[in-house]
Amino acid sequence: MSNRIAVAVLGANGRMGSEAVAAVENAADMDLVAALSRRDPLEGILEAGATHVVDLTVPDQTETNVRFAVEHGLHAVVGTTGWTEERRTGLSELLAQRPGTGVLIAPNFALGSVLASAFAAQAARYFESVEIVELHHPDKVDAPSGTAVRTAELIAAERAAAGVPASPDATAKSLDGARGADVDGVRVHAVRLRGLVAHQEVLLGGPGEQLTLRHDSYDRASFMPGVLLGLREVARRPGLTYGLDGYLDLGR
Ligand SMILES: NC(=O)C1=CN([C@@H]2O[C@H](COP(=O)(O)OP(=O)(O)OC[C@H]3O[C@@H](n4cnc5c(N)ncnc54)[C@H](OP(=O)(O)O)[C@@H]3O)[C@@H](O)[C@H]2O)C=CC1
Ligand SMILES: O=C(O)C1=N[C@H](C(=O)O)C[C@H](O)C1
Repeated sequence: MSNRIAVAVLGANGRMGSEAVAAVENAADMDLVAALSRRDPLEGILEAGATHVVDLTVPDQTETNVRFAVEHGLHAVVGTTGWTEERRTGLSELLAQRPGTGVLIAPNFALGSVLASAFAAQAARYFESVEIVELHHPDKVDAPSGTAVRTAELIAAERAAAGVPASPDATAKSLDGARGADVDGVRVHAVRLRGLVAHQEVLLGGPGEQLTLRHDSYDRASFMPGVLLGLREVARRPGLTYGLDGYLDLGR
């Protein structure tokens, strides 16, 4: 039996999908067996003999794609946003019926971003205030970013575990949206600007001081080592892993 990884990329003509196609083609241990656009039926994955699927499509389609892969015993590495807790729970239930199958949902594949989110969660228990500013290219369809949502979830969990109260905020009157979105009690602000790729700042404030943790993806090449790591690991990690940090030893 071959140890090579037979990969189908969904969303293959997109900004991320086209990078992933090239990364898989250049990986010595992988074969790109299918590259699907929105017009291609999902059965093409099976006909091509894929063992692994990479989903880089849109929030409205990703759940259908990933459930199709799991139902057919294929491992999936997912970068697409839109994986709410409800969707993840449904997917975990499906995976329980397919004990050998693994899925990685990675809100961000860039190592620096994963580390920045982990550091921010660690730091957030020591600061009175925390807010997130995410900045992206204006062709992005969702706001706030999946990365910002994940970062806010990690921060909120750490603060809750440490008994840190909500960030102070005396706002009594504001225009809609002026204070950003509330994600698990953390304010998240989304900027869309031509020229940007994917960037995030976590602002942590205490009396007389501020700590800013910033990560910048200047190029989508930054995401490809994480995609390839996911493809190499996912079959060894059955069930659902949410966040690439689940595959890294972050010493926590
Ligand atoms: N986890 C991570 O590190 C990263 C995640 N992302 C996320 O990845 C996703 C894709 O981003 P990006 O590449 O910039 O987006 P693009 O819009 O460039 O690409 C999306 C692709 O999805 C396809 N698509 C659209 N609608 C459907 C549909 N109904 N069924 C099947 N395919 C469809 C399109 O196919 P077609 O070409 O045929 O129209 C398109 O190629 C987003 O959710 C984004 O947030 C982005 C960067 C990094
Ligand atoms: O759409 C993008 O570009 C990105 N999407 C992901 C997100 O929503 O977090 C990852 C990265 O920020 C780029």
